[in-house]
This record gives sequence, structure tokens and C-alpha cells, in this order.
Amino acid sequence: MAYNYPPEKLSVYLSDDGGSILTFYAMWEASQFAKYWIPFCKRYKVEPRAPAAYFSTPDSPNGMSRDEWLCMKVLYEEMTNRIDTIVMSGKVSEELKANHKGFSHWKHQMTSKRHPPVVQILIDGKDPSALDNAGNALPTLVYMAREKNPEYHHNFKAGAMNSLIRVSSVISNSPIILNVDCDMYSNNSDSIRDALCFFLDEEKGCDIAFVQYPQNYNNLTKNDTYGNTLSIINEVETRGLDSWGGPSYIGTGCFHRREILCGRKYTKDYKENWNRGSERNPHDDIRKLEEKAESLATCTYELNTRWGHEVGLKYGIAVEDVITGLMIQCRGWRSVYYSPPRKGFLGMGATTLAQTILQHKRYSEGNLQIFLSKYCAFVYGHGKIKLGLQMGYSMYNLMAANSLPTLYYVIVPTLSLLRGISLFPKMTSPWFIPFSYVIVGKQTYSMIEALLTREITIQGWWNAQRMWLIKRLTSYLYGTLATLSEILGVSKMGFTIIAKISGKDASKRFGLCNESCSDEEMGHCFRDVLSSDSALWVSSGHKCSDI
Ligand SMILES: O=c1ccn([C@@H]2O[C@H](COP(=O)(O)OP(=O)(O)O[C@H]3O[C@H](CO)[C@@H](O)[C@H](O)[C@H]3O)[C@@H](O)[C@H]2O)c(=O)[nH]1
Ligand SMILES: [Mn+2]
Repeated sequence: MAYNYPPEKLSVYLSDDGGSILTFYAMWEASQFAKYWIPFCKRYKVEPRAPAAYFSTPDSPNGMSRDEWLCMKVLYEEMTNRIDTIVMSGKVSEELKANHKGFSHWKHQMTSKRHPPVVQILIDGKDPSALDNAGNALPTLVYMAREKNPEYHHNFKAGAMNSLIRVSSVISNSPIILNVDCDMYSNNSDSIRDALCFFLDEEKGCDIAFVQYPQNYNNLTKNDTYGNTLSIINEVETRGLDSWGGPSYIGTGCFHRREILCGRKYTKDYKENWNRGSERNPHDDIRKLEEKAESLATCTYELNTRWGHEVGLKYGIAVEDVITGLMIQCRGWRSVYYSPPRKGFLGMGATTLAQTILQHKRYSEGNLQIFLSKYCAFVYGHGKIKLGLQMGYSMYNLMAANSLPTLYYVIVPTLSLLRGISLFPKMTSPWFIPFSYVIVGKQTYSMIEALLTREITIQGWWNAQRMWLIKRLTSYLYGTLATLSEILGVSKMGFTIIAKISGKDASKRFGLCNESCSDEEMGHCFRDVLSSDSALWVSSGHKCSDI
């Protein structure tokens, strides 16, 4: 909400798939805190503008009175303490509920798996009385929980995103949409302006569908024990793809043109309608608008429509982002990778071995699903995207298949060693030279590549090699088997959500909670909001056991 961007052009949406009153309460608290926080950020050009990240440094920065800094910190801590207390108790008191009509939506029988759609406009930017404490306009802030009913498939994150697209279309309808996962925060208040530069470029901007920022994590250890850093992908691979038509969509930290996300094909005469934002009369009945938006977030809305197929994010594939990006590029659009020195978005990577393995199982499975479907980049992309990009997609799409040669390499040479069969040339043979060249050359190259990113230590590189082997024999192998069993109709796809806790809590809770957080814990997901000329979207509040 505190982006360096005109607030009247900004709308922030939070999607709470768990439909929890606790998340709504936390968001109501945030809407109150914003009135103090936004003017403070703008006055002192604060970075980062996610208060949790900003106050994690122990002292006030130069150029600011310590008293004012302390005052804001206390205000923030009091708010988080109130939220924590309510979350621990699991209930919002009647007294608090009197603060906002939205609380009346929660009735006894509501659960994370079964609830009606809820859309609540917490701050209406069009309302002339919605001001911060310095008298400036505030961005629009909207809470959304799409309807859930076990009889209808909710299509995981893709389903939530598609509901967000529709709900926001009647409230703000901005031409550009930024989406950010619940485990990330915005680290650079200029990200919106920066991204818009690409779209607004009169010569080269017309065919740009989305601007993708890298995924960076701020919770990994120095030597990255479980090889979770994406530095090589960010610094080497994605930059490479940028020259072949643009990176794939990676699900978060991405600015999309609304129209393209909704299925539009590229044509030479395409011109963005920058005035498409919804014109509303500030005196319109807000409840009516919310009801209209709720009708777009029901389970039945999408039945017999093209949503999830040609419109919106694609359903049926565990990596909805990759397939959606591929389909957009195959419709003739380009994408742009943008990685400024001050990182745009920071988030939480997996921090335990179990989480890492599980996460990679989903990635590799989803990617293999794409390769084995009609969307295989070489087939579907043939004649539509460049060969380099087809190969780029396939490199990830075939990640799971890596498990098969690895399995062969760990089993066959071991067995032959036991049986005394020599598979490799002797040191005295001239054939030893190409063998050792390949091994030494490959490893040295990969080590230099890692060190050149300046984000990976030698030990970190070594850990990554170790994790490659582990992942190939676990995640990727399970991923391959799961994809094959889905194709044969033996099992169904899932979306295993990664636990969303960090810092001190992480070590305490990983042992206890891991993949099965309760509703209350997911209430913590709420951190920071996202947005654009447009829409700041945070998805959160998922009950992990749904999956
Ligand atoms: O039913 C669901 C499941 C997930 N989510 C949201 O989806 C996001 C991603 O989930 P997470 O558990 O953080 O998965 P990751 O493995 O970190 O996700 C990576 O991989 C996913 C699949 O490719 C992408 O969607 C993500 O953007 C990308 O960060 C989170 O904000 C969730 O709240 C929902 O809203 N509803
Ligand atoms: Mn994540």
C-alpha cells in the first residue's frame, strides 16, 4: 500500500482461501495502521516498506528522529501483539466485531473448506473521506475469500487468482495486475514505476505481456544447506531466456496486463487502453458492489466457461504459472525479466529438507505434466516461440526425468564394482582424458558460475551438488512416478503448500506443524500487500490439510 505510486491509482486485494475471520481481522488492523505507516514511509522514503522487514533492524536509520521512529515501531508492535493475541485465542470478540460490518459475514458453520464468498472493501480509495493521518488519499484495500464447497474443485492457486481477476474487474479494473504470494513482501517501493516503464515504452512495449521479477529469499542460511537459492536460475538461466522471448511466469513478483491474462492474442494493432479502470461514483452503494463482486467468486461461476482453460490461469497442472506463461508467449506475446540491484520482492524459501523435497516434487511433477501433455514446448510452441525458448522450457519440464539417468548411474556402476566389472577407463588409458575432462570441466564450470553470482559460497555450491543428487533420487523420482500414475488415471493432482513461518517460530514449529498448519497459523501468512496501477494481491490463509 505504501508504494511510491499515486494511491488513487492503486488497489490492493488479499485473497484468503481459508476464509478465516482471523485473517480478516488482521487485515482490518492493517487498514488502520496504514493511516500512520504510509505518510511515515513517504516522508522518510523508508525502504523496505513492509513494516515487519523494516523494523527487523534494531536501530533507527540516519536522517530520522529517533522518537518518531520509536513511536511508529511501538504502534506496529502493539498491532502485531493484538493480532497475535486474537489469533492465539482463535476468536474475535464482539467488541472488536463492532468496528466493521464485514465481521458479520462469519457465521458459526463457516469452515476453511466450506464458506460463502466474502468480498469486503476495507478502504475505498474513491471515498473522499478515506484519508491517511496526513490528509492524503489511501489506496483501495479489499479482502476476498472465494466460495468454497467440497463438491466443487477449487483448482488451488490458479482458482484463487482467477477469482481475484474477476473480483478486481468490478472494483478497480486496472490494466496492470501485480501478484505476490503470501510468503513474499515488497522490498522496493519503486517496483510499480519500474515495471510500468516496460509496458509504457511506445516503441517496444506493445507486445510485452508480463514483467517478471526474480524470486529471492531472505531466510536462507549462508551456505544454503538444502540448496534452495535460485541464484543460478535468476542470474544465468532466466537472463538467457530473456533474449529468446522472455522468461516464463514464475507465479509471484510478476506484473501482467489484465487483458492478456484473460486470453487476448497478440495483434500488430494492439494498443493498451490505459483508461479502462472502473469509473465509479463515490456515492454508489458499496455493499451492492461487494455483492456483485461476490457473485463472481462463487463455485459455480466458472462452470461451462473458458476460465481455467483459455481465460485466466490454467487449471489441471501443478505449476499453473509455467503453463500460463507458456500459453501467453505462444499467443505471440513477449515477457521481460527485470532484476534491479535493490531486489523487488523477497520471500521465504523452504528451510527444511522435508519441505525442499516436497516442493521440488510439485515443481518437477507439474513440469513433467506439461512436457507429456499437448502443451509440450516443442509441439505446442512449434512455430510460435523460438527454438531457444522451447529448449528453455523443456529444460525445466524435464527436470523430473533427470531422476532416471541418475538412478541408473547410482545403481549400475555400484553393482559392476561389486561384480568386478570395470566401466571406466584405467588411468593409464588415453580414454581417461575425455572422461576426466567431462567430470572436471563440468564441475569447475558450475562452481565458477555459482561464485560469479556473488550470492553462493563454495560450501553453498557443494551443498547444492549434494542436494541435486538427493532431489533427483527423491522429489524427481516421486514426481516422475506421480505424473505417470496421473496419466494412467491412478491418482489425482494436488498442491502441497509449503509451511509459511519464519525466524524464531520456524525452528519451534517446523517440528510440530510442518505441512499441516492450522487455520490460525495460516492467519500469520498475512504480511504485506501487493499491487500495481492496479492491484496488490496477496494470497493467504490456506488450510494446508485441504491439499
Ligand atoms: O489452494 C491454494 C494453494 C496455494 N495458494 C497460494 O499459492 C501461493 C504459492 O504457494 P506456496 O506454497 O508458497 O508454493 P511455492 O512452492 O513457494 O510456489 C512456487 O510454485 C508455485 C507453482 O509453480 C507458484 O504458483 C508460486 O508462485 C511459486 O512461488 C501461496 O501464496 C498460497 O497462498 C492459494 O491461494 N490457494
Ligand atoms: Mn512460496
